[in-house]
Formats: sequence, structure tokens, C-alpha cells
Amino acid sequence: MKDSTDNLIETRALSVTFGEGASANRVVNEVSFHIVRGEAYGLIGESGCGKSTILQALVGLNTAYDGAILYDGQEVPHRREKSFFRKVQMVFQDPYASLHPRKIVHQVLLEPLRIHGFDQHEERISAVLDAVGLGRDFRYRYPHELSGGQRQRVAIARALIIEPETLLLDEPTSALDVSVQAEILNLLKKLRRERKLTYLMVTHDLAVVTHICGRVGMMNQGEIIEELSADEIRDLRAVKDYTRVFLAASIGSRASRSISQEVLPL
Ligand SMILES: Nc1ncnc2c1ncn2[C@@H]1O[C@H](COP(=O)(O)OP(=O)(O)OP(=O)(O)O)[C@@H](O)[C@H]1O
Repeated sequence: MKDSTDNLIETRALSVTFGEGASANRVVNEVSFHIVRGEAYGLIGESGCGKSTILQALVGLNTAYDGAILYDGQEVPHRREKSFFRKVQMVFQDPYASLHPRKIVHQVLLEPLRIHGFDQHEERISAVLDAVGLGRDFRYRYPHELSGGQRQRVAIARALIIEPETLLLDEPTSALDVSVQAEILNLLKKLRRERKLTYLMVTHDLAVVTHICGRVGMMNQGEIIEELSADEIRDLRAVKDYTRVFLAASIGSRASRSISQEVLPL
């Protein structure tokens, strides 16, 4: 039965354990959070705290989780059905690894259209290439003929071509040069606004999360220890000591970098 809230994504006591017996390692520990339709929610935390593991469980790449995952008010089966991916798509960290090296962009974009039974292939491919800021001629290129930023634009186009309502973004800019990161972040922001998308973004980068997300979950050792708004993060207004130290250290380590200056307001 569908519940009455406006939550698009919700986890209830989500836990993920790797290994068994004495070597069992519970890396996500009874995490409960929700994302309202149209929201951009971020998960931050230090390396190894379990951020990507949550995303993998949400998208169904890891089916061995405990607890419940709800989408649009209904619990999803551990093995996701095709209809789930019609609504929820993922963009991975590494655009070099996520595109098939022997497929031209046209083939990359055609595949999801065929899988999900869309028509008007040519028009949709041209439109999505325009939407991500690549010319239509890019359809004839192989991944090795593209820059990192262009590859990530293709990966975003592949996710968007079937018009999903949610994007799960796993460090979508961390493999890119700083100047290119800003371009991709601004593109993601524009696309969300134009298409009324819901985002869940995992990152360890505060400038990235505050640029894209309105609400952020701070993770530590497999748990969300507190939620903050982007403004609270910028002003270092955290409740938990751990969060304050994380924020201060992250902002300190950014001092010599400049992405926040390059992420221009739209
Ligand atoms: N397939 C796996 N088998 C065993 N352990 C795993 C597996 N995947 C992840 N882990 C462990 O789970 C923990 C959480 O990993 P996860 O990738 O979710 O962290 P993260 O917060 O996303 O870190 P990062 O920012 O470095 O990607 C880590 O200790 C990791 O070594």
C-alpha cells in the first residue's frame, strides 16, 4: 500500500554487512532517511563511511541489505524491476569506466531507449545531446575521442534520455579537472531545475554538495549522525562535534583549491 507522505525515496533501518561470521563488517548501520520529490539531497562523510554502499543498495546493485527501501511510498523488491530504472537512473564517478569503449555515443544512447521501449530514437538522441551541451555530431564519436568532461556529459545524457524522475549521483565530478567540475555541476543544476528532477548525491566535497544540494546527511561509520541545510554547512553550524571537525577540516583543506570560485551561480 502506498503511504501518504510526499517522500520519493525513503530508507527504513537500512543495513549492509560485508562478509560473514567473524569477518562480518557492517558498513551501513540502520540508516533511515528520506528525500522529498524534487529535492536535492547530499550524503557526505569521510572515505569508507558507507556513502557509496547506500547508493548501491538504493539502485539495486547490492541486493543483500536489511531494512526497507521505499520509492514513491512503496517498498521496492530487493531485485529491482525494469520499471524502477525507468524512474531512477545513476551517474557514476568515473566516466572513463562507465562508457563501453567500443560503442559510439549513438549506440550508448540508443540502448536505454530500446530497453525501455521508447520511439523517435533520432529525435531523442539529438535532443538529449543538446540538453547536455554536446553538439549532435558527438553521436559518432567513441569514448576515447572525448575529454573527461565530455564523457561525463554523455553519461548524464544516457541517464536522462529515458526521462527519469530521479538521478543518483556517485561523486559525479571527482574524477574530473577542477575547471571541468564546475561546468558539470552547473549542468546538473540546470538540468534539475528544467526537468524538476530529484537528486541524491554522494560526495566528500563540501563545495560540491552545497552547490547542488539543499539538505545534507552527515555520515560517520555507517550512520547518518545529523542532517544539515547547505547554509548550515557554509556557516559551520553543526550540532555534533564530529560534524564540526569534519566541516572545519574540509573547508581548511579546500583553501588552496578554487572550485567554489569557479562554480558560478546560474
Ligand atoms: N564489496 C565489498 N566487500 C567488502 N567490503 C566492502 C565492499 N564494498 C565496500 N566495502 C567496505 O565498506 C566500507 C564503506 O565503503 P563505501 O565505498 O560505501 O565508502 P564511501 O563512504 O563511499 O567511501 P569513498 O568516499 O572512499 O568512496 C569500506 O570500509 C569499504 O572497504
